[in-house]
Amino acid sequence: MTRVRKVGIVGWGAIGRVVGTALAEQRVTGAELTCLVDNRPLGESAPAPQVSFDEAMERCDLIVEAAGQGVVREWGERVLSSGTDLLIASTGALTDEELSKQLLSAGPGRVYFTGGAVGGLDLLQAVRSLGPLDEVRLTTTKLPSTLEQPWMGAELLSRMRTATGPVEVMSGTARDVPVKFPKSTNVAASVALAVGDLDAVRVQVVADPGAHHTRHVVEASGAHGTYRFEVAHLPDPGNPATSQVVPYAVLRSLAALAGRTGQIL
Ligand SMILES: NC(=O)C1=CN([C@@H]2O[C@H](COP(=O)(O)OP(=O)(O)OC[C@H]3O[C@@H](n4cnc5c(N)ncnc54)[C@H](O)[C@@H]3O)[C@@H](O)[C@H]2O)C=CC1
Ligand SMILES: O=C([O-])CC(=O)C(=O)O
Repeated sequence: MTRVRKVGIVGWGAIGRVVGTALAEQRVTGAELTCLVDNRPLGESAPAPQVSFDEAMERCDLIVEAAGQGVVREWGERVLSSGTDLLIASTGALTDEELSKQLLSAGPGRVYFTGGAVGGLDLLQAVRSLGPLDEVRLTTTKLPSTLEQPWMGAELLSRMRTATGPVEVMSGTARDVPVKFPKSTNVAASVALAVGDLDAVRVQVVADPGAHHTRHVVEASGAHGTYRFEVAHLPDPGNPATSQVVPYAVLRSLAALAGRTGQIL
């Protein structure tokens, strides 16, 4: 019989709550919710004890990061060194190549990334075996309020706030963009993880007051073919920076790690 994975969740927010509730209701075969970590008090209604990060590493064999890039930076290597596996939602942290190298070589715990809000990563990763892609482009379109950042100047903020149609707020590579929008462009880093090159992925971030759905369009081409994946997600009602589907992508990743059979990986 396979062992039951003891899962801890860091971040009891839009993603963590849905994931934690599903685990607590035993909707993921082979995985159980053991504890929660958050820097805010979670209160009585939380379905598992709130513990410190150190305690979570002792109690769990798999930690789900659903809190932010800073948590990956601060805790990632310690989690893996303690022998606990780590499933990362905030893939943008991996744009720091030093951190990325540390996590990929740390252990004995293993590091995993959820596909999150974007699709087609499996195929892009497979295509990579045929040779490098010539061009990879990601266009992310979101509601302006979800893209506002402390570093933005008055002129850009005003353009975003008064826009009546799409406004480009940044274009760059998957190395530059997730650092500038840490809570809302992890998808750029996820695409780069799939194609294996941060600088090869050109990213355009667009604010659109009409974006009732968050849209991610991935276009890639190379000697072996052309690829286009487009998704349009309803935002989470409590945190519109995050698409509603993301916790379900995390649950799918968890189910694979817990050993479910009979599905496409
Ligand atoms: N890969 C992907 O496609 C996506 C990744 N994300 C990532 O997931 C993260 C979480 O997303 P949501 O659940 O929507 O955010 P959220 O803001 O709804 O919840 C985050 C939770 O983490 C807690 N938290 C923050 N910093 C912490 C710390 N240092 N220690 C302990 N707890 C901490 C907060 O108190 C909050 O409860 C985002 O910041 C983003 O980096 C989000 C959406 C898509
Ligand atoms: O949820 C989404 O659509 C994308 C997102 O926030 C991210 O990439 O960080």
